[in-house]
Amino acid sequence: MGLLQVENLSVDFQTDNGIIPAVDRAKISINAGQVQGVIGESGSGKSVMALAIAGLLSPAATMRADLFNLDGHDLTRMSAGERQKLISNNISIIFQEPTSSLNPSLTIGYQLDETIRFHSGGTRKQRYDKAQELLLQVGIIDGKRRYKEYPHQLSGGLNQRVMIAMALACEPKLLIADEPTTALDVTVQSQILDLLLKLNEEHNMALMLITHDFSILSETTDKVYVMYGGQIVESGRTYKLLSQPYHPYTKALLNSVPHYGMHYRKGRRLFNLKGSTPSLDHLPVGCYLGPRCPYANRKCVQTPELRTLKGRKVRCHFPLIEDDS
Ligand SMILES: Nc1ncnc2c1ncn2[C@@H]1O[C@H](COP(=O)(O)OP(=O)(O)OP(=O)(O)O)[C@@H](O)[C@H]1O
Repeated sequence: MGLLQVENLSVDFQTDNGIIPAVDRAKISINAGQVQGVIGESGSGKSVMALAIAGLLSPAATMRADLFNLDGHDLTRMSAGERQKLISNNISIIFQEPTSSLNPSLTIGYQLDETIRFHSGGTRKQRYDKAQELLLQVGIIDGKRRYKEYPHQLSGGLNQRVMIAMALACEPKLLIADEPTTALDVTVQSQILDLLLKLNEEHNMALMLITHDFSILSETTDKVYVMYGGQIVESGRTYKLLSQPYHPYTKALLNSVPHYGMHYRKGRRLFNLKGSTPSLDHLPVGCYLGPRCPYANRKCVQTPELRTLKGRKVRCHFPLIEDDS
């Protein structure tokens, strides 16, 4: 069932250097309980898109969307207050650095209690019980002790579990995890990913995972969006997209990943796209990848639209589709 449908979502920032189009006409659709991933280089607009969906953009941003449906409600027809209420009751977001999201001068319990009070209210005892239940759900077995502690007394992994507990307080239908494991050790990374997938299964909670890591996407997601220069340049089923990318940028990203284990080959040179990511205030004419793309030709100075090809969405004049005939 369609939980979130967003079409032509654009976010601009007004800066001293002019308007920065951080997200350009993004199209997202997530079903209940689905796990999706977003990948792309730094500055490609992943976090801004996530913040726009979660209703957390800074006042410097201007957002537009032709369609923004959440759980059967059309958000484009709501007042800002109604929209914010619906979003905060249905969508939660967690970030890369749990310690910078938590207030270092307040106990874990106080911060958890504030979140529970905001979403469901209740007496002090009810809120305390709910906090303990949430801590247990995220695998913190000594919740009574942790409740009284401060963020600096917990490891990075435990703080991320606390952030997930807070995110669960509203019983979200969608949890957006913006690089939730980047700041953690590899063993802790896999524990946090396992926890997110367990919660996804147990609560039928959809998950949008933003990451730089293809191995995380391949092991956890059903569908992937690839972003470049504020645009979604390719999206589709994870397995198919990773095994046969249609967009030259997706192919370049995949080829730049080091291989280990069975695929390891000594002396293999990693693929690099020539040039660097364009600055969003000086985007190239036409296809944004054009100046760096090994397949580009004259047509690429025209703006490519997002097209549907064999069940995939691709923004490219010359997608890498092998001829089946
Ligand atoms: N508050 C802001 N004011 C002006 N521009 C902004 C602001 N926030 C983001 N941007 C612009 O939006 C671009 C996209 O930022 P975003 O954080 O979404 O990138 P990202 O793909 O999530 O990168 P990373 O992987 O490093 O987190 C930035 O490069 C910047 O140009």
